[in-house]
Amino acid sequence: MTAVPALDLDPFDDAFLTNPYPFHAAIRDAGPVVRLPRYGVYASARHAEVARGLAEWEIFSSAAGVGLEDFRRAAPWRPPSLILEADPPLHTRTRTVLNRALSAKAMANLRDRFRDAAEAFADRLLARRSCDAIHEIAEAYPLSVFPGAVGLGAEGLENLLPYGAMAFNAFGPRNRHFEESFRRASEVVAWITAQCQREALSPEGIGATIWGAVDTGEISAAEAPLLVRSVLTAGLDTTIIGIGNGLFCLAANPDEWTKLRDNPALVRPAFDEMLRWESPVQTFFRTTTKATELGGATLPADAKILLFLAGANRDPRKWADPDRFDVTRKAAGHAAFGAGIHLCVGQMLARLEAEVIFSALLKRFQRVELAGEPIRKLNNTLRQFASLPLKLTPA
Ligand code: HEM
Ligand SMILES: O=C(O)c1ccc(-n2ccnc2)cc1
Repeated sequence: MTAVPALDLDPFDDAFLTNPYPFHAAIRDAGPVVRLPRYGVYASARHAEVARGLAEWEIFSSAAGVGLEDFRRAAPWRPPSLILEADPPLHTRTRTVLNRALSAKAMANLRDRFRDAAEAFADRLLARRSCDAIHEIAEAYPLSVFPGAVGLGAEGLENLLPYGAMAFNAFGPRNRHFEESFRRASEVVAWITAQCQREALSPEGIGATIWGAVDTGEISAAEAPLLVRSVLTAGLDTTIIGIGNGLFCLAANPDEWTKLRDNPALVRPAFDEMLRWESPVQTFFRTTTKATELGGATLPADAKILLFLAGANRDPRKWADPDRFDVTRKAAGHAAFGAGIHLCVGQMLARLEAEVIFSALLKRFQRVELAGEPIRKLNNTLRQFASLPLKLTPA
């Protein structure tokens, strides 16, 4: 058994969050598993070990939380997720319900509405020669379709992004990012909680499908709002960031934009390469349920291990020329959506939104380029831009 090297790194300080890649490389090079004494946790940034940590739920459990805090030692800031922070058998039951609510069939029913909205949206941009791609595309488009797909009303939607920022910061330590996003917590949480009730949701949509599982006896009336909460927590931030990061990938590599214009069938698989190269969700934790071996290292029971999904996505042991953004790369196997039983259940919705908005923009613009310095918005778990100035050249 090899000794586990200790690295004096803080994966949640601004230097790391601003440019994680050199730190991922240092962690990968130090070994398959390292210790981060600053937080008393283990960590891995190599694809093989991250993939095992994500998939082997009996050993690497989600039930003690998928953030830094261990739910068995410190009360979580909100009732634990019945899916993300659950192991089987509870997870099996709740996952069945969200699989149905977010299924390929459910997405097929949304496709025309999402595509028409994307086409109209891109038409309105045609007159523009520059824009802030985050506020005017990556945020505006998902906000125009997601709340309606879930069944939310029109009031108070401005609470959705702050709530997502809170939840994703809360997977990390109580640092400045955590504290700042919790400044308006009580009113944001109150609004979110109210939207999860059956009477707040339209009779059609993702929320209604979840509540329908109460009528069939699959979940209780107490569990349904928590599953709607899961969808509201993750359903907007993540797609906004996936689209925003994707636009950055393409604007920073204009030849790749041309490749997609020349071959529109590449758009859907190209989204995987965008997520691999600039992963919206950077990390998740697991907790060991027993002493176990990972990458030749021995981990004790009840240890938290930080899995660097974004580090795995640029591991040279898995990817040829990992730092190159290439829309023709076969990026399947990336960890941006996780792996195993917790593999992102919302990925079909994310893929639908990305496909239709990128397709609509690619048809109308022959070139999209950076028109100034992108500004990052730092978060303990998310990698995202606050603003992305773009120059648009119509086709
Ligand atoms: C580009 C967009 C997205 C990315 C990168 C992403 C990433 C992820 C990752 C990495 C996981 C695994 C978590 C773990 O293993 O602990 C996950 C799970 C999950 N995602 Fe997403 N996600 C995205 C979009 C969405 C959307 C749009 C929804 C809902 C509408 C959603 C709902 C969920 C849920 C409920 C889980 C938990 C699944 C389970 O534990 O079985 N995600 N996602
Ligand atoms: O159940 C929850 O609270 C919850 C569920 C899923 C996510 N998530 C992360 C990435 N895709 C989704 C975040 C929070």
